[in-house]
Amino acid sequence: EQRVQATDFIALFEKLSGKQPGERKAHATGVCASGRFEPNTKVDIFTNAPLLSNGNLPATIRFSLGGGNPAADERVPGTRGMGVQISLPDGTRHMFTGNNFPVFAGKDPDTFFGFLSTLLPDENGNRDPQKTMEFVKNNPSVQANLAWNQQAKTASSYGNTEFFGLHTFFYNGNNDQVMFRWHITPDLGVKTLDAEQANAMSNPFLADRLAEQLNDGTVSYTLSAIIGEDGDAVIDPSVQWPEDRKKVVLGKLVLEQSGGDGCTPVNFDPNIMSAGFSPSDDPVLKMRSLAYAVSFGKRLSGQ
Ligand code: HEM
Repeated sequence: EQRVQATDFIALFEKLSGKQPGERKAHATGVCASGRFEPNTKVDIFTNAPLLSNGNLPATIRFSLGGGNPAADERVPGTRGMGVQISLPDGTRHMFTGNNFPVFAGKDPDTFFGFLSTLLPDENGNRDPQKTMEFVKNNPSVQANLAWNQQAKTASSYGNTEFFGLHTFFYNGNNDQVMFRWHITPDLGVKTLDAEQANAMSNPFLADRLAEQLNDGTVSYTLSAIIGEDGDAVIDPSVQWPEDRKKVVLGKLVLEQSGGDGCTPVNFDPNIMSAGFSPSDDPVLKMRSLAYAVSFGKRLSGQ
């Protein structure tokens, strides 16, 4: 039984991070970039996908930190995100998004909302870690994400961070139905900072570091589809698939420029996809379109 609504999430984010007029209600700190998607033309599944059969395509990309604080501390480990919009010649768009953790904090919106609610301070401004621990004990589907968080190190650069799509999607071609999850890996390799190195950084540093890397050479990512098998979780982003699943390289995302406000009019809604692709019935994925729409409308109207 789903009870939590998209507007409840937005209200909760505004309580956790304070009202931030005109800002994204989550992933508020970030940097925009542009570049191109170079499809892998040798893929033998995803037959006839316009995403892969139109040559290089322009892409708008935004990298971000989790949370609704537009001045988040980039030295602190935690959620890093990537939103990608690829534009096809016929005017359709293809979005995919990822975070740097391999598994989501909750099997459904109610669980994720319940977990975040335990982080709210009381009327005296104090948080109650006991309440959070109790919730985690009673809700096993948040545990894998929390375990990841506890060992997470600070991202050294967006150009050295990998991103997981987390949800399950389908591709229906003429001859094939593929069940998959997005995975984006940095061609410069995954690099993190330990606590000492992170504390020695000035904050913010991620936008500058990305610009530096672009100046020095190529910043690119490999976009893959992890192919699911019978019995793999379809509607539950809190359950990871086994490590040995086949991975198919769909192409490369090459950055060309970073900075600027080209991402302001973009709503990185993960359910917007080009022909042939469709979302699963994952309730978290469904909730995202609704919550992003509310946030998008608010931030564009200065709320
Ligand atoms: C119920 C679960 C979730 C809720 C309620 C939620 C909510 C939001 C909201 C309100 C925004 C701001 C949208 C805007 O103003 O444009 C956002 C941004 C974002 N979210 Fe989520 N989110 C959820 C799950 C996820 C998951 C599972 C992922 C990763 C796969 C994710 C990755 C991102 C990223 C990368 C952005 C930044 C997009 C940008 O740069 O504009 N979110 N989220």
